[in-house]
Amino acid sequence: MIENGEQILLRAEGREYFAVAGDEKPMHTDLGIVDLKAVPGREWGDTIASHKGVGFTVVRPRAPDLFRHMKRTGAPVMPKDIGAIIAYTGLCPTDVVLDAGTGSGVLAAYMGIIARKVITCEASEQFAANARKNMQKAGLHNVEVRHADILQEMEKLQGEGLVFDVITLDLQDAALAVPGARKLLRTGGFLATYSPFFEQASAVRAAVETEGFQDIFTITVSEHEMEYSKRGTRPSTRVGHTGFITIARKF
Ligand SMILES: C[S@@+](CC[C@H](N)C(=O)[O-])C[C@H]1O[C@@H](n2cnc3c(N)ncnc32)[C@H](O)[C@@H]1O
Repeated sequence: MIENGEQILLRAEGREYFAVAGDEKPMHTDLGIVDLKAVPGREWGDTIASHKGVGFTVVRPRAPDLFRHMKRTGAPVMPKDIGAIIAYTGLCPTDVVLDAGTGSGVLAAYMGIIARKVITCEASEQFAANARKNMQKAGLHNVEVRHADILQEMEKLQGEGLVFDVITLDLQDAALAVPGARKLLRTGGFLATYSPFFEQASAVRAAVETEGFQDIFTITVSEHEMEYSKRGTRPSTRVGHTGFITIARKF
């Protein structure tokens, strides 16, 4: 049953809208006005009619919905790379995660859906505020967005005696944060970095080796969507490079 205050995704005629069940304000769409107060108490998958009689299917938002609907402030980590980070770090529901930079918070949100707690740091106040709104929209109360430079924040976190199971870094100077990551990781914990360029990935490689991390590997993940057309079927010819992921483990 859908509870009052839960995040919902409404879909009708190829369009979709994020909303909150029980919101006093009705949702205005070009397919009609939807009374959100009528949603609590209904079942997931039920259809609710707008005042024009268009039926909206109500579903629980999932991570790919967040990827499409979160307000972007920059390039997010793509789902194929997020998948690799989750798989190779073994992210799980007991984990406490440190992430930087937050950007729009896409990676942080995917991890927040799985992990117990995510602290994510963003140097730009404006981007941090946007990411906070995105987490609110996603209903992710376990993702704490801090407006902070990760290098300074890492020192503070050490002072607070915090330890993390997984640390993810997606920022230009990720290599500089590697020594701090080593101090904050639990033994057996994983560091995952995402670098769009060879040079950044090489700097990270050198840093994780210097810091004594083990089980180090760097990958790029290729994804080729099939294109179906009258002429034939083939992998998409769009160039697919996103970034290099380096995984390293603390022992
Ligand atoms: C590519 S974006 C991150 C995208 C994010 N991982 C996502 O999936 O939405 C990189 C972000 O790192 C932030 N950043 C750069 N240096 C930083 C630092 N020292 N501490 C915290 N954030 C930093 C930038 O402001 C930028 O928003």
